[in-house]
Amino acid sequence: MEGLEEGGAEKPPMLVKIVMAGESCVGKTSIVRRYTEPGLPPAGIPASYLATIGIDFKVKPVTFNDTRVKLQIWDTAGQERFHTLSTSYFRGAQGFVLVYDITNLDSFQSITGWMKDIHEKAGDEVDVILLGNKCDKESERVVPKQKGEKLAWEHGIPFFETSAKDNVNIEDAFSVLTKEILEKKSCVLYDLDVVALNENVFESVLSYPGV
Ligand SMILES: Nc1nc2c(ncn2[C@@H]2O[C@H](COP(=O)(O)OP(=O)(O)OP(=O)(O)O)[C@@H](O)[C@H]2O)c(=O)[nH]1
Repeated sequence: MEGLEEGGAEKPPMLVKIVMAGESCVGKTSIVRRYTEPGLPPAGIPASYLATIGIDFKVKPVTFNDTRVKLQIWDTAGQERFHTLSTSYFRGAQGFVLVYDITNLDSFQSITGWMKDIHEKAGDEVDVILLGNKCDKESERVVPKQKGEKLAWEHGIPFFETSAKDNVNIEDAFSVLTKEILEKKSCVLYDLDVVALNENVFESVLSYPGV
């Protein structure tokens, strides 16, 4: 039966680490909340802005072609003063959701720098998607959709315009990213809840002569 290992034990879910990246106030936290809190009303994304301090993560269980996957989504702080801390979480990630705000030109112009950070810290093999968020604010748009598409094309990555507020393209964006990661599968781990640290082994390593 699909999902069962030989002997009848159910396979543990795959564990996938995804990191949100992009300038402050582009909507990273709101996108994560929209995706991981089903049924969140439009008012669930507060109009007032509360900056992420440090780092946070949410877990979202999904199933793709009968494969159970646990998405661990790390929400980083976009403020410059947290840059070193935020980028230190890039290591070991399999996927990145790179976000700009279609009403903020600076946030779009910073995308190339974020791409550099991602590849420096996480390698060239990671999957990235580019999101132009706040597409509900059409009257305040300063970044044309074609510019986002062109930038994504230059980097060879998928692109969506999204609205965390109106729940536009959020589910699709994460689906595309997860699918791309699972297709590679090379560095996806199984989520084994128990990490057995045998104290005796640990002690004998510590007391090994010369160590
Ligand atoms: N209109 C609109 N507002 C949004 C949308 N997404 C987020 N916002 C608003 O933008 C502001 C910033 O959103 P956050 O999700 O906190 O942004 P962030 O990128 O996590 O910011 P940092 O934590 O500083 O990195 C908040 O006031 C949100 O309500 C959207 O899709 N549409």
